[in-house]
Amino acid sequence: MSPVFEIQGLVKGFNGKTVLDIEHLSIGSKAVTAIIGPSGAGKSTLLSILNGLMKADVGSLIFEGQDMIEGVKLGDPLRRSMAMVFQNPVMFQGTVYDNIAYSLKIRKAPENDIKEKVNEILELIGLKHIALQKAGTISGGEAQRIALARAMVFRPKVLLLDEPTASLDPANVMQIEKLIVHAKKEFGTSVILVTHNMFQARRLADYTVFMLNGNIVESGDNERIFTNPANEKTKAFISGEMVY
Ligand SMILES: Nc1ncnc2c1ncn2[C@@H]1O[C@H](COP(=O)(O)OP(=O)(O)OP(=O)(O)O)[C@@H](O)[C@H]1O
Repeated sequence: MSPVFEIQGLVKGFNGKTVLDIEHLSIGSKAVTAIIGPSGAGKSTLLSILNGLMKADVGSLIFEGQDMIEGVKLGDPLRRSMAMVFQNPVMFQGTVYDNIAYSLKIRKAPENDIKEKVNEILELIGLKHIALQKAGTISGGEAQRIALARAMVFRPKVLLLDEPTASLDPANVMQIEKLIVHAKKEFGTSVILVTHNMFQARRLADYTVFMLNGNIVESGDNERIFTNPANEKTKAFISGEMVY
């Protein structure tokens, strides 16, 4: 696997308490990587560091040959090539169409390109019929799909998803999963998915990373992690037997 991210000796603490301590981690390019682990394991903190939203205390994080820990600013093209979707996405003002078009507008895409790509993705998420509805009036499931569409429409190199289907009904979950597969297959996006849903991780991921107490316990090929984990703790966690 050729890595999209390469992490070495990465440590992050809050108020003197270490919450992330990763010796080494490679994340596969143009693949879906699931990050699993109990609450508080450090999964969201890791996503925020990958995205450059948060800075690690020490360590290196190589993305596209550049160290992201040192000196990658907000408007940097490297950060602009990534997108992140949170559990409860915020809709911007304007219509559903405006919300999705926003990502392309700030990247100065030509108007006809914006139209074509937004309409294509609206079709894909099954929300073409509400394109002109005010984004503030839509349901939670629709908002989550729109947030993912907004993140995907500019064909990011990296898509970071923090529990994108938590609290959604099965039909919406299916739609979101379809989009994730589309991003990987059609856009060649590297997707990093934090999920508490083991079935989802198993269905979608090519690679899985199991985190516990800020450490990587085990990572590797999805099939192997789920059928033949090397570590007892991984086994206990994925089978629901871990007490923590
Ligand atoms: N801004 C912050 N200030 C202080 N502590 C924080 C901060 N952000 C995270 N933490 C702590 O870091 C640890 C890891 O949190 P994180 O949100 O990364 O875990 P997680 O694995 O994503 O959990 P969950 O599955 O519940 O979302 C937790 O103990 C949390 O309380």
